[in-house]
Amino acid sequence: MRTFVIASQVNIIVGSHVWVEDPGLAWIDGQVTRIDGQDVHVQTTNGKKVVTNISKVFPKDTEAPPGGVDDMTKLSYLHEPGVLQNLATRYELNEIYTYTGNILIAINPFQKIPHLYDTHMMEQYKGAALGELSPHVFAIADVAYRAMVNEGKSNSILVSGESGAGKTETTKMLMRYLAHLGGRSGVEGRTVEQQVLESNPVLEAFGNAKTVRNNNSSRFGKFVEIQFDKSGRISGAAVRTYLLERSRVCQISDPERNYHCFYLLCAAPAEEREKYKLGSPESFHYLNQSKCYKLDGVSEAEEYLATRRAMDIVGISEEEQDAIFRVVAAILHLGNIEFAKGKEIDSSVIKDEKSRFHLNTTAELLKCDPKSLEDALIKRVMVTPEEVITRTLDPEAALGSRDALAKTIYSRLFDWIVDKINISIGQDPNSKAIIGVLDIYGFESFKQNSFEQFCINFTNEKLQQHFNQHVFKMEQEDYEKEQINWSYIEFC
Ligand SMILES: Nc1ncnc2c1ncn2[C@@H]1O[C@H](COP(=O)(O)OP(=O)(O)OP(=O)(O)O)[C@@H](O)[C@H]1O
Repeated sequence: MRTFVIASQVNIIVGSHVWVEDPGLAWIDGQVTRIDGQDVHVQTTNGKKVVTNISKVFPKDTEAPPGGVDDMTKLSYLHEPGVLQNLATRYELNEIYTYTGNILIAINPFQKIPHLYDTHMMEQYKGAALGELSPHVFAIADVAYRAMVNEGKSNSILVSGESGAGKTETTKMLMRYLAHLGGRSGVEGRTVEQQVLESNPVLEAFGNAKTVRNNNSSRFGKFVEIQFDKSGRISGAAVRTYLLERSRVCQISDPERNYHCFYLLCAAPAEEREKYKLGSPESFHYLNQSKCYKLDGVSEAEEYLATRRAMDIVGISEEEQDAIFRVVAAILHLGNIEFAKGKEIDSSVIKDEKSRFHLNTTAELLKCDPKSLEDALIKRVMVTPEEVITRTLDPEAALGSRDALAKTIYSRLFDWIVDKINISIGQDPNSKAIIGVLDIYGFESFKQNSFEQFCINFTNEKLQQHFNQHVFKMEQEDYEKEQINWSYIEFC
């Protein structure tokens, strides 16, 4: 049975323990000292006197357990300060997970808690009913897995939260647990689950970047579909990705970075850097728009080798890896091509010898004709039903087509890598059921937001709607069907 507890109307009187809003701390507790009509006077525990409207004063549960409750539905008052207080209390005790019914709330610990995710822990959660043990991401994966095995039902786990909240880390833990449950022992070669887990470092190298909030922010959405056979063993998997942030390839602002792969390649062993004619990241326009080149505690040179190893594991051949990095290097060189005004009006030429070098290198790496590449950058071809018109571009427009080309090449490279991973992991056309894990980029709002940011935020809002639909609206429909007396909540 599902229960819902709502903040019941409680009389606020002189002496009541309450929560009031605080500009610095969000909420602060205190005691009511006086009530003048709608105005409530509160003496806060941090020594302030606050006068506020009665509608902004919330009762505090003075009998709440000191360590908080592991399921928010056990709270006496389910209002914002009550929920936050409970999460904060638990967080102080390193309890980063809390349930709200069958939803799991995870608070980012920003530190490694290895014992929380070891094999011993996985074994404990195996087959345990939800709520029997402490809240944990493994428990959620276990429920999904049991439902699939017992009822043959496919399930999806939705991981949402704002940027830096810990979605990607949570997704990895979910997958690791599912691999633990459905993995095969004694299978020769690389198993599906190993390949799915190993595809993470590859996807992260090409689809993650440092942002203001997160040193390893996913700049794409991801839906991992793990397929199972009739005995509950993993039989295949597919990774579907959505809307890679393309603008980052050409434009970054301090203290953010471009996609990790560019910096990794600039730290590759000397002979590889020579092969791709690469220098330090500072020498490339697509990287030097921000002064941030390094990440704390990360060795780019080691990460480069780790990415190569991960590529081996997911089945990307040596030759293909070379092709991938040739394209990455080509994009860096492409970004260094500059244009000057040409003789004719609204036309441009390659600016100088340096730009000519980068043009030739780009062409060499992409294995295309340098003259064709040059034409593609400084001219625009328009095809009309009657004729084909070629028009020259001024330097500004040429820069625009250079950047557009870089973005297109990069996003196609990313899609190609994802396809490659999927082919290599292999899908099971006869799979009995799947468990999907959705990890999308989090909500973010800057002073200036691009169209891509709009799409990201729109996706988050749509998911929030989906969540509301399932958690509240459908619940209310049940209440109505069962004719339970219930005050309706309106959603916009
Ligand atoms: N359970 C956890 N244990 C330890 N560290 C964590 C955990 N969850 C998150 N972190 C830390 O927080 C950082 C950000 O988390 P993560 O990349 O998962 O965020 P995200 O919600 O996916 O963000 P974005 O939407 O920007 O991709 C991680 O790099 C890691 O250092």
